[in-house]
Amino acid sequence: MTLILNHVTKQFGSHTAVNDLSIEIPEREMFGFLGGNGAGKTTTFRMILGLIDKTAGKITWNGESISYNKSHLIGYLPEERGLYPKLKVRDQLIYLGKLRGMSKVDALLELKKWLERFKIPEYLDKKVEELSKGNQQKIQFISAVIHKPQLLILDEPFSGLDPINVEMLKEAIVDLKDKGTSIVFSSHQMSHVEELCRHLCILQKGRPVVQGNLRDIKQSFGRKNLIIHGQGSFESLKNHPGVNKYRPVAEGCELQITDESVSQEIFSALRDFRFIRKFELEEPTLNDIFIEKVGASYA
Ligand SMILES: Nc1ncnc2c1ncn2[C@@H]1O[C@H](COP(=O)(O)OP(=O)(O)OP(=O)(O)O)[C@@H](O)[C@H]1O
Repeated sequence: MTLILNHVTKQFGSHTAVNDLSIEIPEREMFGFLGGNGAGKTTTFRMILGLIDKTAGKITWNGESISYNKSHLIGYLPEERGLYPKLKVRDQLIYLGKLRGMSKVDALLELKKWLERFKIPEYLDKKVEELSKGNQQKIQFISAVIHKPQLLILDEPFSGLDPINVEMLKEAIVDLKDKGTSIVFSSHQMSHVEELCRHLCILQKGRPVVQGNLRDIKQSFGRKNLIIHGQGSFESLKNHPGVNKYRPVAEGCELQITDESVSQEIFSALRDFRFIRKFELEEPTLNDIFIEKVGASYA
């Protein structure tokens, strides 16, 4: 059940929103889709779902094209949330469940389970407009998963949620993945992708600039972060060969260095005359990689 995008392009008039994108999203995986504003993430999701036509390329799920008659296999949480404010949660979700082939009884049972899980069972007979934004978001999420889809596409699922609800939603998503759902999600929060995904793609102006396994991406990035906490000023390290970036912090400094050997030299330079509490070499964060690869286009 692999989702494959093969040389996919989308043009709106003369503007190319997605440009020759090829990705393979493995089965039962959580795949992170990243990119700055306007990079082409939502456009890609809409093409995967068949909501808009591709200009070129091919998209297959389990070897076949995705079409409306497969909507019971797919769940979608759109970026612009689309619930009917005047309808009660119960009526709305039963309606959506039935649209995807569920019986009324099954849809209600499933809805009640999710409301319990999200700790909002009292909202079953409330109108959507009576709910807070975060709780509306949870209802929208339930509408994407109520029919137990095999493929789940989540556009910015964590936006607008407080930290407790972010954790609650993360747990739910991980559970779905463990039960066999393939999940693709976009986020502007690198830490969420770092925590949840093994594979990812970063889009820039419709083109993939980074793609593959997160571990491999971090290793191949080369640069490392060096965290030093201790007494005194570390200002002189700014000009040390191999130091790309220097950032003072309350306890010391954080450096971005070109490779591991630089940390050895810095260690030797520091050990004779300073009290060092922490000296730690870290992999680059996804945030570092994103800023390096995508940031240049903002300059
Ligand atoms: N229906 C449309 N008509 C014309 N241009 C469009 C249309 N939809 C999207 N675009 C353009 O395509 C590009 C990609 O937009 P898209 O919404 O896919 O980006 P995104 O990565 O989801 O951005 P964001 O993170 O801001 O939500 C943008 O330049 C946008 O203006």
